Amino acid sequence: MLKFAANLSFLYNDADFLDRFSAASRDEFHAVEYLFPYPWDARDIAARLNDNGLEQVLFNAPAGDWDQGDRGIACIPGRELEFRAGFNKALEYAQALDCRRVHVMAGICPPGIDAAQMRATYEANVAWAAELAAPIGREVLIEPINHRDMPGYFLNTQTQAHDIVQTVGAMNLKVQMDLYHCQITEGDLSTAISRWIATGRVGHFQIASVPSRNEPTTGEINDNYIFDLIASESQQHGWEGWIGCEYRPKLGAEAGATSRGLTWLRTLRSHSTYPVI
Ligand SMILES: O=C(O)C(=O)[C@@H](O)CO
Ligand SMILES: [Mg+2]
Repeated sequence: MLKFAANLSFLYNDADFLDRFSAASRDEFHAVEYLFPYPWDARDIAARLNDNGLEQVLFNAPAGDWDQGDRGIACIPGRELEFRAGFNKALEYAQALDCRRVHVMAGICPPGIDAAQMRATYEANVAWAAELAAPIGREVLIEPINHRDMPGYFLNTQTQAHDIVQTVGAMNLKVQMDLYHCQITEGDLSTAISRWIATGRVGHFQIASVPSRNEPTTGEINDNYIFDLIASESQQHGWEGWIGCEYRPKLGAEAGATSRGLTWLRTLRSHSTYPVI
């Protein structure tokens, strides 16, 4: 079985954020994810989820000052208190939205700080976060991101992420495997999917075409082959997570662009030999 979630930071950009929930539901999505819920009251988001029969499956913890160039702060020495305050806020939203997964962004390497110090800071922060999240049934996710989109981002490869997950050793710390970033940085997607899903430490997938980050099946990846592979590997390893549709519709913010671009999903739903929601 494959379960797709609509990423409301990327999709339905022709609508206001709170109106994207009903748009996703009309396209028969059962779940949503997005980057940051914090500009909105959690009760208003919860109402939209509830009204539209949607599950919230993922969002990001506060990532520092985005406009000033922060892309997370978990690896940055000296910002631990800010990291903790942000993660506490994320957990409040996770509880209110009944969301199991919170993505913690690592951050951009600041000049003059050595890699070992950043790694130690990152591991200490995610270990602290995972310990806080465990008793309330939440998972902490970390995501390798490619350097073309985020130059200098601390976490780049699946191996690095899984190594950190192993070192920290918390059962609720997992990797968010974004196949768009993975293809750009590492390639060899099929081997990577089979290798990492078998570890039981992939918490979530995300997809987009490469190189343009548009709808699946519009770029260099053979997405239908990849979907079949994820379906068979998940069945074999008992993986039950979601696949986030984190792409920019090719038609941009023009009215109805997201829905019209969902041909790939409608075709998959009607033609696959396994259930797709
Ligand atoms: O950019 C991505 O890829 C993400 O998944 C975001 O959560 C991080 O910006
Ligand atoms: Mg992603």
